[in-house]
Amino acid sequence: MATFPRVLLLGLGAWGQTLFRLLADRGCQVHGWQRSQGPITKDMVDGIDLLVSALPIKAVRSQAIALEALGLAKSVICVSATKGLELSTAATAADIWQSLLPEHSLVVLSGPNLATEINQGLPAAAVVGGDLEVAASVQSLLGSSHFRIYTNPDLRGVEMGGIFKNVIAIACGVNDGLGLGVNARSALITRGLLELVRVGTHWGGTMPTFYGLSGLGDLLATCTSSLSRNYQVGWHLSQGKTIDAALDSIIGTAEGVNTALVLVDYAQTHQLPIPITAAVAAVICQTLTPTEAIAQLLERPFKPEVYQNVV
Ligand SMILES: NC(=O)c1ccc[n+]([C@@H]2O[C@H](COP(=O)([O-])OP(=O)(O)OC[C@H]3O[C@@H](n4cnc5c(N)ncnc54)[C@H](O)[C@@H]3O)[C@@H](O)[C@H]2O)c1
Ligand SMILES: O=P(O)(O)OC[C@H](O)CO
Repeated sequence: MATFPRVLLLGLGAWGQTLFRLLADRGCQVHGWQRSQGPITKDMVDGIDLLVSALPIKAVRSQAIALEALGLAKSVICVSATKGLELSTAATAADIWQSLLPEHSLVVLSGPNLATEINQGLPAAAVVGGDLEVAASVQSLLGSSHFRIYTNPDLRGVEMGGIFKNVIAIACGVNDGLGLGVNARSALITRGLLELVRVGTHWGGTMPTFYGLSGLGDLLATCTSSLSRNYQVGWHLSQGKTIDAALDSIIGTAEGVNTALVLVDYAQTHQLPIPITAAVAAVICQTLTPTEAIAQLLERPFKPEVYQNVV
């Protein structure tokens, strides 16, 4: 890669602006794009080394189609920082990029990375998932003494960790909004991790990845911080708001809402038990109140804590 790589960064929301600063601080020539500027143009993509997407999942397909039409050079490495599932197709952002730009190297960036803290200059760690050589080049480009980056060849697992934790963060926001305490929240995080392992391994990820930064790491950050928009949505739901009112009450994207609905469908199709995720989806769809959802979780039959047979 060039000494001062040229980067096109898509999406200038909370995470896009943060990544813009991190990349610029590392000496990259960063050009940011957001939809208010109109369509992405050929001169924006000509000569770039890296494409970084910090788009919400609902925006990924349309911009990937636009880039495909612009004939993005095959040497351009794509980095996806999106943490969501597409409602209509259940695709991840990596699925979409790989289907539309199949000849490009793609890695995913994930981990416990609340943008607000990183903007305050606080230290954080993240993981780049994908081909190890490509991941290492992104690691050396983006990593610094306050943003420590690891690599992991398990792209599917790294991406799924960041996607799934948003749903459990909604559950923890509900828990805390109802005043149910730290014990109950800890149980939700721990049993939520098990749901992630179940679905994530079925999805093609490998178990150790889910105990890493993008799984357990991001669960801990998002499920315990009121900075998380997903946690905030859960908190508003606990106060009796509808999902539309809860989303209106927060600033920014909460990917966990659509993700919960997609995961429940996926789990039903493949007969994977994910009771916490199902409870979150039921509250979102207003088939259960938050209090009823918690009661339903607690009233299930007792069972062993079978970690050796989670799948
Ligand atoms: N905020 C964080 O701390 C953080 C950290 C890591 C990952 N992420 C992930 O990054 C993604 C973006 O999150 P964010 O926090 O920046 O969200 P955000 O809501 O702050 O910003 C989203 C941006 O996308 C734009 N957008 C919305 N719909 C669009 C469309 N159809 N076409 C083009 N642009 C569109 C919005 O105008 C906005 O600028 C999400 O998947 C999120 O899970 C966020
Ligand atoms: O604000 P949230 O809930 O989207 O979480 C942001 C990041 O994903 C935390 O790592």
